[in-house]
Amino acid sequence: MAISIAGLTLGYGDHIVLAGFSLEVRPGEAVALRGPNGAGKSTLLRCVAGLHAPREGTVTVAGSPVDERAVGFRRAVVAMLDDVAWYPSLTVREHVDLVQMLNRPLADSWWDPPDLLELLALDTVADDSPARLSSGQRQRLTLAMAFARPSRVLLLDEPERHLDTAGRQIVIDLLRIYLGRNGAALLATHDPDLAEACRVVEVTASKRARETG
Ligand SMILES: Nc1ncnc2c1ncn2[C@@H]1O[C@H](COP(=O)(O)OP(=O)(O)OP(=O)(O)O)[C@@H](O)[C@H]1O
Repeated sequence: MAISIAGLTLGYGDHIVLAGFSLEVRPGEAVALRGPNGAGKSTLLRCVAGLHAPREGTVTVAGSPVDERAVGFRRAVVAMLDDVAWYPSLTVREHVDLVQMLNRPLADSWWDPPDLLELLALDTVADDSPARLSSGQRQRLTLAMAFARPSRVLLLDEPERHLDTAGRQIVIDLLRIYLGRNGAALLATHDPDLAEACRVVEVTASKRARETG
């Protein structure tokens, strides 16, 4: 199993956000967490990424307990959760190149940075600084960096943020290719088309989760 979550309870202070949540995600599968604002989707993703400690329950990712400090965990998992910090002296192209340089060796079939830049329509701004990009272009760059890194598990929090219709379709296309490479994805989304490309799990404000198929 790529992700196994069993009996998970999450909260902040005396506020319990999720209680007794369980979920399994297989390699080659994408699960979309869907639910209203404040239901706990981001908190759940942060927990699976090792950034939020559970009150109760277990989470294993790629066969090992979640440990953000472990090299094996960081190599297996790519998390696109919060806003990314940019290197002011590097161009768009250099950001994507850097991600790949730091994550060698790469499988032959993995994306090349120029292909990713073209797919995400960033080739025309490849020599610009991220500071000069629009918010949608910056989101595309964040996606390029997430997919440039070889991984077995992808965690995405609202990857559709700031994207136009074409950009949202590109997320679906990239995700399909990633699943075809036996990657697994867990994502939070408010985009119906993206959710349709995934198995949907409802995260309800009543603090219980229910699978809808
Ligand atoms: N750092 C924090 N400290 C305290 N409470 C928090 C914190 N982050 C989130 N919460 C609370 O936890 C609950 C779940 O928030 P979370 O961000 O996980 O929801 P979400 O489902 O991702 O919402 P959205 O669809 O708006 O992104 C909310 O009630 C929120 O107020």
